[in-house]
Amino acid sequence: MEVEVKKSRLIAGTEIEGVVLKKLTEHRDQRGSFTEIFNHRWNLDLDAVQWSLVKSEANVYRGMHFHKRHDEYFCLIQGKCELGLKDMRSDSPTYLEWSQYELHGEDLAALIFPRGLLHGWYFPVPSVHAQSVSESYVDYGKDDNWGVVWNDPDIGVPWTFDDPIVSLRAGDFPDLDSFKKAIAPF
Ligand SMILES: Cc1cn([C@H]2C[C@H](O)[C@@H](COP(=O)(O)OP(=O)(O)O[C@H]3O[C@@H](C)C(=O)[C@@H](O)[C@H]3O)O2)c(=O)[nH]c1=O
Repeated sequence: MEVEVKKSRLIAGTEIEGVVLKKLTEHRDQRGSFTEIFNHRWNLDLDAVQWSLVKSEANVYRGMHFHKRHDEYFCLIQGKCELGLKDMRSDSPTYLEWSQYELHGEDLAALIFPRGLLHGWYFPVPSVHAQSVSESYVDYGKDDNWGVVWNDPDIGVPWTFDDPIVSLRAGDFPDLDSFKKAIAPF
């Protein structure tokens, strides 16, 4: 029988320039545990201005989304997540490379990534995550909230699922090629 390795890690693709997977330290005792999920002393490249808590049902996919202006932080608190990134910054050494991470609530970690990356996350089981951004939704939501259909093969991420629950908006997202034309020059 195959035993699942519950380690939060990069499982496929390339380490994209500017992305940090920060392993967190869970201090356990007889009461439970205590974990710092963000500390300014870690010198992360994130000027956080909004924090959000998100609960997802099993088989939910959120994304893929893209923002020109803000950096982002993602921390799975409970459950399991498959997270994909694709570098759309034409001046980046990892332009058009993709990466795929597996995150587990049992191995707490935060993923911090810069603006200019397509990103999406899938939850095979009911999950909870925290996310943060460097520009408030009220400021980016209307004009810097782009999307791409999650299963365009040109994205490259070898997702392990095929029929996720997505939002109504994500159901109408364009393919990668149309999206590239829409954001050009970038
Ligand atoms: C993102 C966001 C949504 N909302 C509201 C709007 C809506 O009623 C509800 C759900 O919003 P969405 O469908 O956009 O949620 P979701 O699809 O989970 O959006 C998120 O997806 C991932 C991939 C990201 O990149 C995040 O930055 C965020 O855009 O929550 C806020 O109030 N504040 C926020 O910051």
